[in-house]
Amino acid sequence: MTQGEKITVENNGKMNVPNRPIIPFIEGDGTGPDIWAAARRVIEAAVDKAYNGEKAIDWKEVYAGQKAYDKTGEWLPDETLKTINEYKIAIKGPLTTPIGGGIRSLNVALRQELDLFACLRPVQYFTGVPSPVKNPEDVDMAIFRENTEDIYAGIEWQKGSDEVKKVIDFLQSEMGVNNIRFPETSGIGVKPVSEEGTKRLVRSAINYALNEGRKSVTLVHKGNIMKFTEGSFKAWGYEVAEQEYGDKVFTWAEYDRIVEKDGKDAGNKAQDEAVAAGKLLVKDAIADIFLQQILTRPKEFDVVATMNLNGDYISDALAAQVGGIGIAPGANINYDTGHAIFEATHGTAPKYAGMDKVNPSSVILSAVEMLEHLEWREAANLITKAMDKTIASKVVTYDFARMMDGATEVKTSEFGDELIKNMD
Ligand SMILES: NC(=O)C1=CN([C@@H]2O[C@H](COP(=O)(O)OP(=O)(O)OC[C@H]3O[C@@H](n4cnc5c(N)ncnc54)[C@H](OP(=O)(O)O)[C@@H]3O)[C@@H](O)[C@H]2O)C=CC1
Ligand SMILES: O=C(O)CCC(=O)C(=O)O
Ligand SMILES: [Mg+2]
Repeated sequence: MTQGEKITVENNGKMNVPNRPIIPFIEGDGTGPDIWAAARRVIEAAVDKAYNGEKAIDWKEVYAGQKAYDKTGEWLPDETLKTINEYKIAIKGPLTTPIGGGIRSLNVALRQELDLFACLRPVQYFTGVPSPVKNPEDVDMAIFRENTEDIYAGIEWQKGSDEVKKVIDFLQSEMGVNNIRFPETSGIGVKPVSEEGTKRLVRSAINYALNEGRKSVTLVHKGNIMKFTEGSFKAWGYEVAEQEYGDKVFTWAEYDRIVEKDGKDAGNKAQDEAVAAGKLLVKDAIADIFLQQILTRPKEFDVVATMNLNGDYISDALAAQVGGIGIAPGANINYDTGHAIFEATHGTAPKYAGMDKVNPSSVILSAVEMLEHLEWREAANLITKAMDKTIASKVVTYDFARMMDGATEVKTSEFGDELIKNMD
């Protein structure tokens, strides 16, 4: 077989994928090495089988997290960022972030440094997966989470620090702020949400919805309370929908204008006609009621576009509905440059590290997203079908086994073996 080669992206966005692309990977902390070892074997088997050995991935390990620190004294070496930037597509295991102090999230840093502005987390039900809800098959959503701003920008100052005193003094003396309840003992965080950041995220969500034949995009926000961040997210979301997609979409902003002018019946009629004509419905929901309605009326939601923190909460909540965080894939994508890092939604699950125990499905399904992104659909389909077959045979890891009658519990590595056996 030939030497590995770089994936390239042309100016028009077209991706050129050689038969042996070099793909950097980060093994990850905690359970990362366990799930990555299984995932790597499954991906290699699927690619080999799908293309009779004519295609293969040339893996290139790059370091981040504890392994990077042990080798280089840095948590996220420049070399890692440079390599992913150069090779365009990467896949990673989870990385640990300490709570309340210590280094800031390396996962977030990778997204910000490489400007991977959209975190796409599809949430789908696999038949047979144990779920806490009655009709898990009603959940079929794709979350687009803004990945570079919001409270995750990490602009915050600790209680008692000189910096926080300066910020509080500035807010009180120059900005007329008089409602910091306990100024002497407050930490302060800043939440930047921009028009550019919102519009590129919502644009990606609408493009995805139109390409995939989805019915709606819901903008999820807490704009009643945070008016100029989350409220503006909603306004900019509707703006980009109406200004750039014209009559391909019908928005609730349009609905509101019709209702104001001609009454509710006219608004409902316009929406019904738009939906019947196959237009994409762009609507919105306030985050708290949204979290209730995805449980009570999941069929009403399809593509979801939201800010960083909301997207984090919504990802784990929706994952629970289709069987849990063990089967929740994701991708961090810059749709303008083609750069992407694929990773599971879950974290390092440290209590299970090194036990060959946890479910590798999230990272394996993230790899399915990666293979689809490369347009290696045959290999992606082999994995998805093997996943269906393996779950149907009730051979599963501990997380599913504890909720499933008659299951055979297997280790992480054995679940990988089973997937490979079931590829046909
Ligand atoms: N993108 C990333 O790299 C992410 C990193 N993190 C980081 O991970 C660390 C741990 O975070 P934590 O909040 O405990 O969240 P985790 O997602 O790591 O784990 C929480 C629980 O989820 C379940 N779980 C997680 N992964 C799996 C899996 N592969 N298979 C089956 N069950 C799984 C386990 O549940 P149970 O105990 O019920 O068996 C586990 O105890 C933190 O440092 C956090 O910052 C967190 C999220 C994302
Ligand atoms: O970076 C982290 O440690 C947590 C990130 C996270 O929870 C997520 O991206 O879903
Ligand atoms: Mg999370």
